[in-house]
Amino acid sequence: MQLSENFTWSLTDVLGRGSTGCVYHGRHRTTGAPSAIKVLSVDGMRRPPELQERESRVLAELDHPNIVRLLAVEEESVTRHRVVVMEVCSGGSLHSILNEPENAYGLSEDDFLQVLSDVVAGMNHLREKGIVHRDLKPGNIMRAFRADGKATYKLTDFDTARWLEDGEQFVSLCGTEEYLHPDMYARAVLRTSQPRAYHATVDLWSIGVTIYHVATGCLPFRPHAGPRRDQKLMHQITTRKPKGAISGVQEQANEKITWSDTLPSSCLLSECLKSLLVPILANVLEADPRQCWSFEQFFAATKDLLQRELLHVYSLPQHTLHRVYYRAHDTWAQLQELLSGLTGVTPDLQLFFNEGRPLAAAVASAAAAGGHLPATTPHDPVVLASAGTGQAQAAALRQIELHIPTFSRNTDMLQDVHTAQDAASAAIQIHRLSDRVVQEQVVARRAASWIRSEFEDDTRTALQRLGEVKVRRDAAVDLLHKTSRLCTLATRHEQLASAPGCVAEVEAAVRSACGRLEELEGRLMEVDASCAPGGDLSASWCQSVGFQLSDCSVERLAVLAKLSLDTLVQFDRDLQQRKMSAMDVHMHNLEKQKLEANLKEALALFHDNVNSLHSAFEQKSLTWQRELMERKAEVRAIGVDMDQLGSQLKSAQEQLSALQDRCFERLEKMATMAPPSKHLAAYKDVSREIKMHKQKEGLKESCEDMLGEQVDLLKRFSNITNLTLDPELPATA
Ligand SMILES: Nc1ncnc2c1ncn2[C@@H]1O[C@H](COP(=O)(O)OP(=O)(O)OP(=O)(O)O)[C@@H](O)[C@H]1O
Repeated sequence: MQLSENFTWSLTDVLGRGSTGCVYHGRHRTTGAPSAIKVLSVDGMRRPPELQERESRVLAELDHPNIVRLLAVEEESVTRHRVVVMEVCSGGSLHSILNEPENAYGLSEDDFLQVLSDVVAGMNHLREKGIVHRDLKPGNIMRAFRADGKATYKLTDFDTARWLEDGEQFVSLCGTEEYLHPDMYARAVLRTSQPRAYHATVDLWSIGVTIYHVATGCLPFRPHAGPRRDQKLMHQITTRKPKGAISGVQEQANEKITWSDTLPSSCLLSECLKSLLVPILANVLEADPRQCWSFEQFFAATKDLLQRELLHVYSLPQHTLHRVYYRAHDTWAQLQELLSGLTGVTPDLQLFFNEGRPLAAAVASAAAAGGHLPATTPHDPVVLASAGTGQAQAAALRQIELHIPTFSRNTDMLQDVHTAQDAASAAIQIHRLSDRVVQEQVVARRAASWIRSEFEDDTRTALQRLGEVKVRRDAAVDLLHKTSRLCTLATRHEQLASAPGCVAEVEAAVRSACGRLEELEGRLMEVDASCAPGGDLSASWCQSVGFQLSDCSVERLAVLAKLSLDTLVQFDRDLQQRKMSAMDVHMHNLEKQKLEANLKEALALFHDNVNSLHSAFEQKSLTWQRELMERKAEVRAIGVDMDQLGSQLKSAQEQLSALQDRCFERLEKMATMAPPSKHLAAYKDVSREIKMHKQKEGLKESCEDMLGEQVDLLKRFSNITNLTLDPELPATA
């Protein structure tokens, strides 16, 4: 047991080793509180005292949740060597986290954002204190756990940190070569002769490489032989990088470098986050200090990214779940543009659904302005459908970019550990992708039922409208019939010179409207039938196509991933063993064959089952969506036609009413003329009926004003205008 004034630690309880010392897990002697005790190695102690003390001097200046806290600087009781006591970060370094097989393709989006946010906050604090770290890398970012169990990342290892005034430069060389700014790399690694001064922004290069590494699980600049084996090429890659490129990889020995200005498809980050991250990376991975962003620009861009609101949106045409990061003050139109870029569905065609109901644009826009769109999760996203009826977009088949290891027949323990690591990473990634595909299909099924029920609502509304127009049609036909009788009656009076008007024209219009309405009704009934169970547009296919509950491929993939991890653990153990018996080696080789077989099975399951089932689902879904949207457009068009017919019929009714009025005027005139005594009683009747009709018309008009287009009332009303005139009334006086 080692002791200092207040702390105690065991030399066997190592948290980590570095080039200058070893860090042990310690405890406070009276409270028992855990701590990390950094004890300098012999090499560390050979450094000038000023350098040895630098870390604790820098740490003493800093006080931030994302920077490892200095607890004390004490002396070891026997050797009197200085020890630096810090808060302990029990979650290991980011370097060790990235080495875990599940993180071989980078961290998950939530973890990545946590790292980014914490590292940026820590760097910001350093900047405020005028400190440049000079050795930023995943190995110097530690994970601690808060009381609520959440991870916090903290910057550590301030051995090489120093104070730097704004604009000041330094000449000393420090840092870790893969993360080193190209200028420092040239001098520190390639030992180029001309001395140079460096600006504090070299930290930005290192943080750019670190962010890329955390996002993808690999370094951005990679000669085929590896960064440490081909240092000349490594330097060429970083200095010859085209503007905007964020990675340069030599895929094959002696071959050209493949530049990329995007993050690889294998990385676990969403497309939206990638699109926000790429410009940041492109601007900090810039060797020329005149082109590189300043700290302020970096902090502004990362702040903008980290402060965004998150909306989970499931794009049904793409069968993809998107994480959409929007600014709280973005307008709905801006959000729609953002979604258009991500999904290819232009704003005019975007249809949104939330919790089974259409997300009315007005509600959405009001909510977006206030920054409070509905709360969403990956399991409960807002659904985006496309109203487009054109050729559906190509199915977004899962691209699977994996590093599949080659299994050698030789027994090389170290090589086998690497192979097992790659195999386990690939198996985990296959399972993760498959699981995501299955989860997304669950959302797709739900989304399909939502858009179908909205379509049913549209159809129901159209049927209701049809009913209303039919009532109007019946009223118009009835009115036509009566008006035509009335006209016949009124024109029989020879003493009256002119006819009251021509009913034939209106009759033609009413008849044509009736024909058209019949046709629309037929079409609407056809659409309605297609929604019924068994119809073209029923969503029953959703349950029969794609994954079924009984399908256990994903569960099997989880088992295969777990078995691959077990093999890796076993191979790690084998590697630790100094000497293995022939039987041990035999078992090791059997395990390797099993690992190879497991990976083969996982790949076959993914391609032949998961992907093919999902492709079938996507294809069917795309065709169904297109048909549904075509029918939806048809229902909309029928609705417009019905509105037109409604107005046509209304205007016919008005014309007929006017005609009736004129007829009655004539009849009234006729009634005031001296009638022959034998028909006097009949004339009186006509006269009375005319009065009654006029009263009824007046009443009808005021009710129409009051009730507007209430067609059913109109119909009732038209019934009471049933004027009973004697058709046999004499034509002459
Ligand atoms: N506060 C801490 N809590 C837990 N582990 C720690 C802590 N600080 C350091 N470590 C572990 O100890 C290792 C070495 O620490 P540190 O990086 O400070 O040493 P170093 O000699 O300066 O390393 P380098 O070679 O990177 O310069 C770290 O990689 C980490 O795994």
